[in-house]
Amino acid sequence: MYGVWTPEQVQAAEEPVLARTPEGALMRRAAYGAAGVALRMLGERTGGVVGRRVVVLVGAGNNGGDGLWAGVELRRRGAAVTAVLLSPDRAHPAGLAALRAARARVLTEVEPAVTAVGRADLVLDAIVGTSARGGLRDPAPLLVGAADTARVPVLAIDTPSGVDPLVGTVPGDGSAVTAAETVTFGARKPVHVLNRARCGPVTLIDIGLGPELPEPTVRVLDAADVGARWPVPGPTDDKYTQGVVGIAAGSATYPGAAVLASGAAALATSGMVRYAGSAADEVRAAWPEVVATDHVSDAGRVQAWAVGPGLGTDDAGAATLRHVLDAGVPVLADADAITLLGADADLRARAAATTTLVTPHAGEFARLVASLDDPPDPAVDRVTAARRAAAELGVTVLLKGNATVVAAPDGRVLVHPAGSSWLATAGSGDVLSGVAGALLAAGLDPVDAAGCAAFVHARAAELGSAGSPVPASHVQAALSDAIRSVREAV
Ligand SMILES: NC(=O)C1=CN([C@@H]2O[C@H](COP(=O)(O)OP(=O)(O)OC[C@H]3O[C@@H](n4cnc5c(N)ncnc54)[C@H](OP(=O)(O)O)[C@@H]3O)[C@@H](O)[C@H]2O)[C@@H](O)CC1
Ligand SMILES: [K+]
Repeated sequence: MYGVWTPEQVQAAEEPVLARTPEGALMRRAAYGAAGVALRMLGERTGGVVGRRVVVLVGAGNNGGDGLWAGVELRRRGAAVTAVLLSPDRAHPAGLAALRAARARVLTEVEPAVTAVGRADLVLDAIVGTSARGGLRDPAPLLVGAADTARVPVLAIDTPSGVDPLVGTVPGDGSAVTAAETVTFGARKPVHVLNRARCGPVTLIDIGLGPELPEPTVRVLDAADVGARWPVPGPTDDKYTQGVVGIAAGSATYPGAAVLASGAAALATSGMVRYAGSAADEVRAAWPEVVATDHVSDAGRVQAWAVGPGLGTDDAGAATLRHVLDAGVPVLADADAITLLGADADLRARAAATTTLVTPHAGEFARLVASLDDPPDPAVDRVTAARRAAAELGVTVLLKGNATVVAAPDGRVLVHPAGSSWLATAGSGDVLSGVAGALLAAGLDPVDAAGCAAFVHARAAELGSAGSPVPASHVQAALSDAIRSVREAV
């Protein structure tokens, strides 16, 4: 597990460290770390360093300073370094003097700079870092565009410029760095987990901030964390002690959701799965181990319900949802159950009164929060939106998307950054529901259930896809391999 800190928290942690270290030492640590990543990238991509062309895009703040000092280090190692000053009067004075002394080329005109970027082996993006406000300013978009066009790899220093460090979105006209890799200092920032596509792999350089950082409010689970939390039967366990999950999903017309969710639950844990709904025959045929009945009222005892996929939003669907919310066990609500919650204050009150985990995609999230004052918008700030929905509705929220955000009513947040785009496929959410429901039944806290389910679901998509589209039934089929892989990581 690792933490993520906001730019504000990182800046606050830097202050005491700056106060007790010699002037410029922190920046030199950061720059030395950045140069190390640049040297590795040059080696991997061009087979060497000496004579390789590196262009540093240098902004007006300390991020630019990092870039200039990294340039000094690369110059020392024999690279041909060109610094492009985007605000020539405000470039970090000591860094610029050192780079000039190292006989690097310094450009301030746009035209030669664009040419240099197009010919580079590597571009260092030191345009702006944690103090970024708004979109990229001229002439940065031209230079960033030149790197994209020429397919020159970019190493983002601290954060990819043009992407908001706090919320991970691209403001303004949409121009921003798409980095091949990012090197960051002291602590990971939200952009690194919220916008993996813009950051690429992130290397964290220790600059000694550790003791000064507060408890992180946003955390990321790794494979070992998920493996350690995954329920494993002990010698005294039987099918009941492992947790019985009830699946209230699907319909006779659309039995697929029921089959996907029930099968995923059966694969996720060794607990028992009950199914209740009008697709009982289809579920039995596909998953003989599932005990299927027609109605939730005669399903028998369960330790958690997963309700919603293919449920329908009519009175019967609402009655089913009311029944499971009143059952006194944790409830996972997805799909139609979320639409019903969004439309009905009484159902929302029942959801708040029990342990409820909701798993909306963007559209369902909008319906879920429509009744709130000033409804939060994930397109503006995913973490805040999920956190507010959780706090104001009294439920744990798993907001699906390229970065999955899990927020609890008590303010805890998990982010799963590796959202595979292949997961945006029909039925994929039904698989996630089954897994998360089974984990709730096994006794996991809703945040852990959501975080572990999201991780294994994404890994199953990777394993089932290998670079091609992956239908939900293949995601379901890859669950066992995904669970095995996280267990092996422990
Ligand atoms: N503190 C430390 O000791 C350490 C800090 N470290 C490094 O410092 C970085 C933070 O440095 P920072 O605070 O100086 O700000 P930074 O991100 O460089 O940008 C501010 C400048 O950019 C400008 N600007 C703003 N928005 C813009 C935009 N959209 N597009 C273009 N320009 C924009 C803004 O202009 P202004 O608004 O003032 O006109 C201002 O001049 C941090 O990310 C890390 O790399 C490490 O070395 C470790 C030690
Ligand atoms: K940057």
